[in-house]
Amino acid sequence: MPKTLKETFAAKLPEELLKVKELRKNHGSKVVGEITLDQVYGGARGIKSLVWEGSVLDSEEGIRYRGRTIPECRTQLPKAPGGSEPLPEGLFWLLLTGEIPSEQQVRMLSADWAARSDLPTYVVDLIDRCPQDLHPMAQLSLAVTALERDSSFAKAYARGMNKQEYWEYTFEDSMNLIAKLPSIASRIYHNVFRQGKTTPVAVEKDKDYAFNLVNQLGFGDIEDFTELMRLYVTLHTDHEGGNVSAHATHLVGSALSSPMLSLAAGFNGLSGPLHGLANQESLNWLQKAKAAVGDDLSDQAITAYIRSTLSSGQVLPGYGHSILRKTDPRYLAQREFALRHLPNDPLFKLVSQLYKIAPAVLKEQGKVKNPYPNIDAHSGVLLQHYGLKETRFYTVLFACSRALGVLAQLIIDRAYGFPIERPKSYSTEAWARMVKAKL
Ligand SMILES: CC(=O)SCCNC(=O)CCNC(=O)[C@H](O)C(C)(C)COP(=O)(O)OP(=O)(O)OC[C@H]1O[C@@H](n2cnc3c(N)ncnc32)[C@H](O)[C@@H]1OP(=O)(O)O
Ligand SMILES: O=C([O-])CC(=O)C(=O)O
Repeated sequence: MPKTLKETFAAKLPEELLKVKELRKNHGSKVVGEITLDQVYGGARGIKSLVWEGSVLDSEEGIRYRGRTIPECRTQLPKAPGGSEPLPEGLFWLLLTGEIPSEQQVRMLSADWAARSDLPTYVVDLIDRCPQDLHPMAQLSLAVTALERDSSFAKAYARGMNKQEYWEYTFEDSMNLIAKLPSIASRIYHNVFRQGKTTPVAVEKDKDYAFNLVNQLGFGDIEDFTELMRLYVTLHTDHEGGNVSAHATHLVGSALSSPMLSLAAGFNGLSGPLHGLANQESLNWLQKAKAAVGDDLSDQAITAYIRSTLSSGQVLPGYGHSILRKTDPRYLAQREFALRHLPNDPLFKLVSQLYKIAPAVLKEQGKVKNPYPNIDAHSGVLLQHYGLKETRFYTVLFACSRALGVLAQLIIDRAYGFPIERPKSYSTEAWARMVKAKL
């Protein structure tokens, strides 16, 4: 029998802990950066202050997961039988351990998640009682928060566990959370968009995470949609540690709040329109643009429509980024999928035209640091193509993926014994004194 994920992580842990210990012992007092007052007032942009093992973002090249680019991951990670896109299970394994799992290990992980997928009745009841006009992300956050009741971490802490055990309970809670997300998400979907007239089918215990997500939503008969979801979930998992959902999960976890409460915090951050909700906003924007320009996708018509958005003081959703300064490789991976599977889709043609036109129009403003598209400018058109039309649901799918990245790091946080996070703040008056300014 090959090693399970938990065994693999546990086996590597002593060596990883030693690396950190040695690094800090020999170099702990070295200066790694300085900060300006503008950075303090500017959303901490560029301030190096976090440890995140799973992925590192380069502003020109984009994300690397444990040193591997997206094209490398697409080739190297195990696939479903007959599939061509990577299984998110493999990426979770890579993020947590730094190793590419074997096919057998990935199948074991799929089976483990499927086995943990049942929802407790109180969570089903809670979701069913939500008003249909409560945003699906708020419903998801409620359901994840409610799972706190079953947190093995919180129970063990209350009993008085040893610090050395933190990571094991965090691992168990994280695995349970990930496993339950497709059932939670699809229950919300059926309630809100099918008025509760349908319910999700049962999880197929011998199938993978993305298959079950698509199947429970009600689209299991569209094979290409399942392939898309394997890619989609893989691409949305992790984007180093400073983005809002990752940082929020990490911050709340640092107080030893359970993985349930920490993930809910991350999801609440993901729900903002400048972060994960941008996938919903982007598709809504495309539809408004289509209604405005009709069949006229000329450069002039699209330019005018973008200008009208910008001049009304709104952002162009799906464009720009706090760190990236090039087109997001996650956008490019989705574009490549679209070119292969839906090259003639009319909305994809609009997305492509926008890709050609928008950067120059954004540059006209003279303030946008990155005028190129990010992941959220492309995901919606793919979902629309396969019939998942309800844009208010899109960020829930993002969340079903982002959980994998932020929980992998949460397990590492507890395994490394990271302390409570508590940076220092000052008032404007105090900052002014520090830089010898008169107010
Ligand atoms: C998964 C993700 O979270 S990816 C990001 C998803 N979010 C979006 O796509 C929303 C649209 N984009 C944006 O709002 C921004 O580009 C962000 C939030 C992603 C990054 O924000 P920042 O790091 O502050 O960007 P930047 O330094 O380029 O901002 C400078 C100015 O350009 C503006 N700007 C940046 N992007 C855009 C855009 N797409 N449309 C219009 N204006 C923009 C900012 O609002 C800011 O204006 P201000 O000085 O008047 O406040
Ligand atoms: O990195 C960021 O700030 C936002 C982003 O693209 C993500 O979280 O996926």
